[in-house]
Amino acid sequence: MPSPILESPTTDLEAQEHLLAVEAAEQSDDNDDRKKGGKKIKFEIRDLVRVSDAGVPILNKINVDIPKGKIVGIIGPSGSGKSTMLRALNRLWEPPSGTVFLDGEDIRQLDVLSLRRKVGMLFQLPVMFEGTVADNIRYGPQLRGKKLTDDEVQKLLTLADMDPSFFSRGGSELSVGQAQRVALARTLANEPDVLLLDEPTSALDPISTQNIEDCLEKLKKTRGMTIIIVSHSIKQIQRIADMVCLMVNGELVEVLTPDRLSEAKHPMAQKFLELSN
Ligand SMILES: Nc1ncnc2c1ncn2[C@@H]1O[C@H](COP(=O)(O)OP(=O)(O)OP(=O)(O)O)[C@@H](O)[C@H]1O
Repeated sequence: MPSPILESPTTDLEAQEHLLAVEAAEQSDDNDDRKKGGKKIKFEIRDLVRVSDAGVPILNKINVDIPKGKIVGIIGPSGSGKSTMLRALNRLWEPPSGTVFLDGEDIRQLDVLSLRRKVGMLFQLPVMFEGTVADNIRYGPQLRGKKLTDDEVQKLLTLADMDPSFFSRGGSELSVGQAQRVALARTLANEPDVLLLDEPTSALDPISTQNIEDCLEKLKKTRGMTIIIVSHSIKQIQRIADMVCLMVNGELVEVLTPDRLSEAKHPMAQKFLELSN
């Protein structure tokens, strides 16, 4: 019988439960960091390809280095492959061997549970598990036999920009914006090195959006976290990203800094940027 952990989750709820089913793993060793031009590289993506079961190309030879401790935005028209690329990075689908390296190691060689603890993920719509906010935050560590203290839970809430008084509130009583921050605290409870975010603020009002953006910047600055965010909002990417990957039709057509987005050369990319502004 195949291991349940390697089956592809089909819904965001399954995926979120999947990602939280983690084991204790070694913290990454700074000495293992890849360096290029003096910059530390977290992920190396090499000729990453995905073809659908019907033979339609979804990703076409993606090549990019994701720097450590930076916020990287992925933007592009609908259906261009942004989520597919993101989901390869913690094996929500299995990229071919030799195409995705984390700290220099092929992620196909890593234990999938350890990988998903190191590379946490937040989805567009948060799903709260049964119980209180504290139960939700304790969920991941508890699976590895670790019970977070009340103090640790409250610190995680604060880190996610939530008032610690939410501790005992029912998960189902939260607004979407509050639930998204609890989902973030729940992901952070696993002490990831990398955060993957798939349109995490598209269902949120501007204030909740700002709370999440502030929190991401804080995680980058205080913890050196590597953050990769798919967003439809070019303005959001310009506010928070250090580097922007622009995708069109399954191809990574430009890698730019946010202030140079207008220099994109691909005609479809130019049209997308023009219409999005
Ligand atoms: N498992 C799959 N099987 C077949 N086709 C798929 C699969 N996953 C994605 N696709 C197709 O691959 C293309 C890219 O999808 P993806 O969700 O990565 O795009 P996206 O850029 O994130 O889009 P959006 O901005 O609308 O979320 C789409 O045409 C989609 O229908």
